[in-house]
Amino acid sequence: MISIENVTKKYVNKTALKNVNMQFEKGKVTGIVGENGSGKSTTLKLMAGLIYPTSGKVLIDDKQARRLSSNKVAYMSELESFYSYFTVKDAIDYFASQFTDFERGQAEEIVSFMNLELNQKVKHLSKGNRGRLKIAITLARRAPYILLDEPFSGLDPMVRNSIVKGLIKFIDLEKQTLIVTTHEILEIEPILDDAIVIKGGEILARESVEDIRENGQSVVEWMERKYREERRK
Ligand SMILES: Nc1ncnc2c1ncn2[C@@H]1O[C@H](COP(=O)(O)OP(=O)(O)OP(=O)(O)O)[C@@H](O)[C@H]1O
Repeated sequence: MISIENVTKKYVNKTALKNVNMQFEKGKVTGIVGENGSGKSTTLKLMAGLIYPTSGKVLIDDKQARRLSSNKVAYMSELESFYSYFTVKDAIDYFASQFTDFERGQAEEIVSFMNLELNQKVKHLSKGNRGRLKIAITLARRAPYILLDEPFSGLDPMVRNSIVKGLIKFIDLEKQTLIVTTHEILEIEPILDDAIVIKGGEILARESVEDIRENGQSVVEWMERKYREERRK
């Protein structure tokens, strides 16, 4: 389980998270949604151990999240991170050399599923295909926790669709937990168990998607309602 306990995160002149508590149970798919600047990426970076809380704790299976010690977390940032002179195969080789839980066979299978070719140069790939490659590389790790920051950012609906299918096909929810931040809620909704909505560094609500649907709402409508309720306060 990942446990965020009373976490406040301050950057130099900005408080990005304010005394936040969240738990992520094994085997679930959770979406973190909210407007720009609400604290979604900060939450994932804390879990990946890339940044540390100003106060409070982030625990991964009861141990403090740390960048170098955490082989439990596969994190995909929203930034472009491939060396442009790599081929797809070079990218796979590079990540295989960095992570002991990286499965080359799985990487090649996902790459082929995403219609990429091993000898293609990364700099010649379209933005959509670079997005697919980033996902393929992340999903090729057998880490228990997979964190995806904006996996659909700037990608067209067909690419988003193939990414969602890839998530379903290549994540083993018997052993893995998926946490995704996104503005493309419609696309991710079919695979979510839980949704968390945040605003201004605070959690407005967390609910199971089944309950949201039982109330006759989509996750987007639920999020918008939570924002409206907050504004009325
Ligand atoms: N390195 C940083 N230094 C200073 N402020 C930062 C830094 N990173 C994030 N922030 C600020 O912290 C707040 C939360 O940022 P964060 O990136 O977590 O939001 P987000 O919900 O992921 O936004 P978006 O949807 O736009 O990606 C924002 O106000 C942002 O400007």
